[in-house]
Amino acid sequence: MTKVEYKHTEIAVKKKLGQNFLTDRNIIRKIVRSAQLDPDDNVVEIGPGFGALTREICNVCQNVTAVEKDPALASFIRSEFPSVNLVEGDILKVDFQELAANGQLKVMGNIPYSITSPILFKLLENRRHIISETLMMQHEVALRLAARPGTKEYGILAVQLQTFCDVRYLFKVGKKVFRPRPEVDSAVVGITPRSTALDRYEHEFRTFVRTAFRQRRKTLQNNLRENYNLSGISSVDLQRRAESLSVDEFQLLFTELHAGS
Ligand SMILES: C[S@@+](CC[C@H](N)C(=O)[O-])C[C@H]1O[C@@H](n2cnc3c(N)ncnc32)[C@H](O)[C@@H]1O
Repeated sequence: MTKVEYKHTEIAVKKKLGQNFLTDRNIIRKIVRSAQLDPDDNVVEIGPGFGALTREICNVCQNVTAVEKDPALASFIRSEFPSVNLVEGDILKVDFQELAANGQLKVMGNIPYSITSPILFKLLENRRHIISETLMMQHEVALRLAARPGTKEYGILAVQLQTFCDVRYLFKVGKKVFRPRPEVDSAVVGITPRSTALDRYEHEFRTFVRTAFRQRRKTLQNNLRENYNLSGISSVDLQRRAESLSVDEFQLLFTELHAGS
């Protein structure tokens, strides 16, 4: 069992909570700088751990909420950062509307890698409460999020996220700056929600994208025909594969299918 000790608190590292703690002050500062925080911002940090990012965030902002699931770390944050509003619990169960009662949020975090997708979709569903997200995640997932059409990384995650948000791959972070060291590299991603004509159809659109990619090597026609009426579709050539369509083309095709249904 790996133990990590910091400022008279020792914890047994819980792998299933994705506990890899940042140790490099320059990287920590770079992450917080990239969130472009202003003193009046309402910041929510996911998984503060021993407060590596929290400390730098608190140097800029006063309104900071941190959500930590590990009781030992929650108690550490409570005593080390009394000004932080500490929510002890699961980020996936947090009520973002409540957190945003005093204004929209800037969300930050070196997030637990095993629940990256659930966190991204929770944030997507709550995007009306969010100004921006600055998240560190597994490098490979960051590439998939920001991927462009025709690349091997481009798929469901890229189309679903990029339709409702601007997604920017910011920089890579190597394994060496964590304790304990993770098995994979990481990267920081900037996500800015924006409003689109599809906002009301988010759920249907996400289902449509999953269906279009159901079998990657098959044409759109083959993947979609069971669930959608494809007669008369003209916005996109249905002999193409989903992986070749831009995010805009996905939106056009969805809108045409939706109008005809
Ligand atoms: C990768 S560590 C980052 C810790 C710290 N922010 C750092 O950069 O050193 C992830 C943190 O998220 C916490 N965590 C894991 N699952 C969580 C969940 N569902 N809700 C809230 N926090 C969680 C872990 O206990 C851990 O503190």
